[in-house]
Amino acid sequence: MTRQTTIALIRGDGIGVEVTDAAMEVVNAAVSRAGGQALVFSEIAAGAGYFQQTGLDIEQDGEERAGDADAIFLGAIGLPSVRRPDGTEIAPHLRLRDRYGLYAGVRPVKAYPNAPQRLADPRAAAIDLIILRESTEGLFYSAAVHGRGEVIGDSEARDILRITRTTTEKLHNFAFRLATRRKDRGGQGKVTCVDKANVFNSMAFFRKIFDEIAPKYPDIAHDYAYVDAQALNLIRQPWESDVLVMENMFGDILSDLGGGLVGGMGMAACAEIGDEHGLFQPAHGTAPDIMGQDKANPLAAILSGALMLDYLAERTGLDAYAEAARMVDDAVQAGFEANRIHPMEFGGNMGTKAVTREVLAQIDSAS
Ligand SMILES: NC(=O)c1ccc[n+]([C@@H]2O[C@H](COP(=O)([O-])OP(=O)(O)OC[C@H]3O[C@@H](n4cnc5c(N)ncnc54)[C@H](O)[C@@H]3O)[C@@H](O)[C@H]2O)c1
Ligand SMILES: CC(C)[C@H](C(=O)O)[C@@H](O)C(=O)O
Ligand SMILES: [Mg+2]
Repeated sequence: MTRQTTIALIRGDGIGVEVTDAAMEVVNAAVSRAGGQALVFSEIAAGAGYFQQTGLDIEQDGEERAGDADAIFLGAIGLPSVRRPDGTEIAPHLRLRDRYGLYAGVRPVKAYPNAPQRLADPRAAAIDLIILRESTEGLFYSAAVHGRGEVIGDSEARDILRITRTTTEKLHNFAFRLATRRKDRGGQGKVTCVDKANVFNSMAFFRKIFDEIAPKYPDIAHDYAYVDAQALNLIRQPWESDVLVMENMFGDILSDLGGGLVGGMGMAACAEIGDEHGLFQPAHGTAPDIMGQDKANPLAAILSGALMLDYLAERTGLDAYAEAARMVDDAVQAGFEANRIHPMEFGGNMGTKAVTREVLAQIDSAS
């Protein structure tokens, strides 16, 4: 009998629960249509609500079970329930990134037809770029959950920005391989190193390693931008960008800017890939302002589900998962092209369930 494909499912808090349910409904439908082996879900309780009930931010053995699965899918974790005694929020997914070496945070920013363009320039319709966010070190190395920062009395606090050669080499290689795959499908074939090498030793080191890796990929163009100038360029000419590779904190900030450019956080998908593990989640949070009202845009979670299916295809060698990934991506594209997707996030009248129904209908009508 073929081995089962297991997904560790962490629905989390707030709209995390709502969009995870939506995404898994779409993923299951696509896998079934593609004739693929049904995914087996192993639910793991985690989050601020769970912490409030139990004093744990993830269930006992939850991290181990997540690591045993073929992929992890996470909704969102955080407020509105509680803060930890040190004043920081619950973030067990930071430990998962750290523990499973999920260094490559892939955050696509893509404009869809009939979705709001935040920029007046018609070229904004061609926005199709990736924020590649290193996700285990940088300034997040000393995230409070890892206990690596320092608070000195009540007079000073310090965090560490750590860049290692091992992770950075892997990250830059990942960036150039990603740009190569995108070029094969009509992409620009360019990687931009986004840093602050004019000021920080750590960032000059990040760029030095980029310069060592780039010549291995002569078919891919490369250039550089300081992060402040890149923020400007994301507003001024985002259609010029292809793969933007950067340190953790910069990627956290610019990926929200990217989500905003193409409609809002409900469009911001994310894959976090390591050598042996992959975690998939929308880049948005628990959105306490709209939770529990069927108002969340589920597309970021649904598109993260497509990224997960692609990863599963590679991991298991089962073509049906690749086909299912294509179906989900095509359904979102077709739904927008037909002007049938109007999330409340964009001022439309479609809540989480209605958007999900439309994506399911597009999958149905395509197959
Ligand atoms: N991956 C995660 O688990 C994750 C990511 C980001 C933030 N968080 C946590 O989420 C909580 C809230 O954080 P925040 O308010 O800064 O960010 P947020 O992403 O939850 O919300 C920011 C804004 O975007 C809107 N928004 C977000 N997702 C949306 C969606 N799918 N559809 C429609 N609108 C959407 C919200 O309504 C809000 O106005 C915090 O506890 C934070 O730590 C968790
Ligand atoms: C919730 C938070 C810890 C997380 C991060 O900063 O990495 C989130 O903002 C994200 O972008 O995935
Ligand atoms: Mg973020």
